[in-house]
Amino acid sequence: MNYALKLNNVTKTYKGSDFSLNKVSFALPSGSVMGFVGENGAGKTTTIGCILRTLFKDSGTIEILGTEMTDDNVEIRENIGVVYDGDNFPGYLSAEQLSNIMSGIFKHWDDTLFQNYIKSFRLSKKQKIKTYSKGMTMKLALAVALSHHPKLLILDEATSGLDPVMRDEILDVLLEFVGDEEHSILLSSHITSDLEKIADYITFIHNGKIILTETKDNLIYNYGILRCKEKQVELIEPEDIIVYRKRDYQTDILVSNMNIAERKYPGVVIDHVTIDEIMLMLVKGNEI
Ligand SMILES: Nc1ncnc2c1ncn2[C@@H]1O[C@H](COP(=O)(O)OP(=O)(O)OP(=O)(O)O)[C@@H](O)[C@H]1O
Repeated sequence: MNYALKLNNVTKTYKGSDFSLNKVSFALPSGSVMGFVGENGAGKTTTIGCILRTLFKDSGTIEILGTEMTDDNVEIRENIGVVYDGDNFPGYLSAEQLSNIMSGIFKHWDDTLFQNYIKSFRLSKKQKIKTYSKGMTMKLALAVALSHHPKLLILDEATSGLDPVMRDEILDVLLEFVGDEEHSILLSSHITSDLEKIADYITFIHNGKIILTETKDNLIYNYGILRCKEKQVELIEPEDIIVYRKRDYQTDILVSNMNIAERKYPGVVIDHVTIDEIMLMLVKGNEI
């Protein structure tokens, strides 16, 4: 299998902070979308910073499109489109002026494609970027990221703060982008409904550590939560329990195959599980 992105045992510490990335490993197969989720401060932006080399990792390896990136590896940078939450460009420029600047930066800058995105995103070419709304700024950032023909798109909280209609429009553009087998997306987001729509894989990070990386279909269709009454808890075999969480009158148990659990534990209520619930269970639950 070809990977657009492969992290192996990446560690990173900050001076004066207790936080560290703890041997972060995951791999994004080419042609797919990976959602990167974790609570505030879990280490998503730090991981993305290490991938993009805006931060220096302490150890581990990061391969992008099969190669480890170095500071002078311009070709790889050309192949990565990046969208951050927040101000991406100088506000005194217009989209038209920005395109001129970008054509000097990126070898494969495609002004026609950029103009097409500007048109379909209903952005004004002449208006100064500082007068754009948040949603407009985000669409502009996405247009720029896509217009130099990247193979890998990295979005850090890019859809946060956007209304559902605008998010849906952006998700459609992302789906179109990834329709080409050569294109891949890493998307960090707190909006798990967006990830449920477009992600092929979900990677969960907690306290700087990867706690689960799985296909979305497996999470949505096979993972489940057993709602156990007090006496039922004892029936569940430890190897079936990923994590458990005691509630007032029941214990929730996360399992990786609800069909098997259903047959094995008749009488126990089993629910399908959302990405949010899995995350809550992984973060707040206990291991055996
Ligand atoms: N320059 C820095 N110096 C010290 N600590 C830092 C620095 N940058 C980030 N941190 C710490 O690293 C931890 C992880 O932060 P990071 O921004 O990677 O998390 P995140 O998962 O992206 O969070 P959020 O969802 O809130 O954006 C936090 O505890 C943060 O305070």
